[in-house]
Amino acid sequence: MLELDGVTAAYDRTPILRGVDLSVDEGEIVGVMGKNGVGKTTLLKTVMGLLEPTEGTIRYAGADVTSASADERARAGIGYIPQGRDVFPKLTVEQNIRMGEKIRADSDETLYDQIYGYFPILDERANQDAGTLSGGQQQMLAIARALVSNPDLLLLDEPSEGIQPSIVGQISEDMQAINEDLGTTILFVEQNLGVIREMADRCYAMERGEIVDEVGPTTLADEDAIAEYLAV
Ligand SMILES: Nc1ncnc2c1ncn2[C@@H]1O[C@H](COP(=O)(O)OP(=O)(O)OP(=O)(O)O)[C@@H](O)[C@H]1O
Repeated sequence: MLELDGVTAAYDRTPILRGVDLSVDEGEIVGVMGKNGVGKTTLLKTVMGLLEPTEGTIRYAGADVTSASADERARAGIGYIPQGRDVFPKLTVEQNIRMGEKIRADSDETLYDQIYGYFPILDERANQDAGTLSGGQQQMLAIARALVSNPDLLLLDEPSEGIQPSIVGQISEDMQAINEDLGTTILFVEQNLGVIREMADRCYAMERGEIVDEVGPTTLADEDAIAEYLAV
């Protein structure tokens, strides 16, 4: 479904991604783990089309999208949940969610029912300003806003950041249920060991803008092995 081949990207002239090869199959949940500043956010921005690669190609759903705009990629079914969530604090929960439906025409009310099924708190607080929600609830809101555009591939940037541990586990479970029920393919980046192990079917390890390893289920089950990748 998604394939990056030798992708290099830079801010001004500072190279950040260095020849990234990565692929995600339809229906998978794939993680990219790495410490602060290795380029995880830059990777997702490049996949979304917010940063154009200086080298390499990005293929999505059988087409070369390397030069496609972020809008075009969104319409083609890529959803993006940025780090820090970016909800509109002065808009209500419902207004925030409705923002997402403008992207693709095929969202319908059944989808809303499903989304509120995952996150009933958002239904309860539909008329409350988003800025009054907790960090975990804002993360749920950002996920819900992305889901109403009915994405085929969801890009998720550090879902655990700034969220209390009890909610982190719940969000991991919700993402797995969404993947299973709605068939949404997920590519996420994280440095939280628990989230990586719980959510990912498969994982890439990133260091200084490069993919240095690919980790399958057996290694994912080994907490010490995964911790090594994230050790300071
Ligand atoms: N807009 C920007 N302009 C210039 N440099 C940037 C910009 N955004 C990020 N960088 C730099 O690019 C590098 C990679 O940053 P990136 O945010 O992709 O890493 P990350 O792995 O997501 O880290 P974190 O976990 O802290 O979000 C860092 O050195 C960062 O300082």
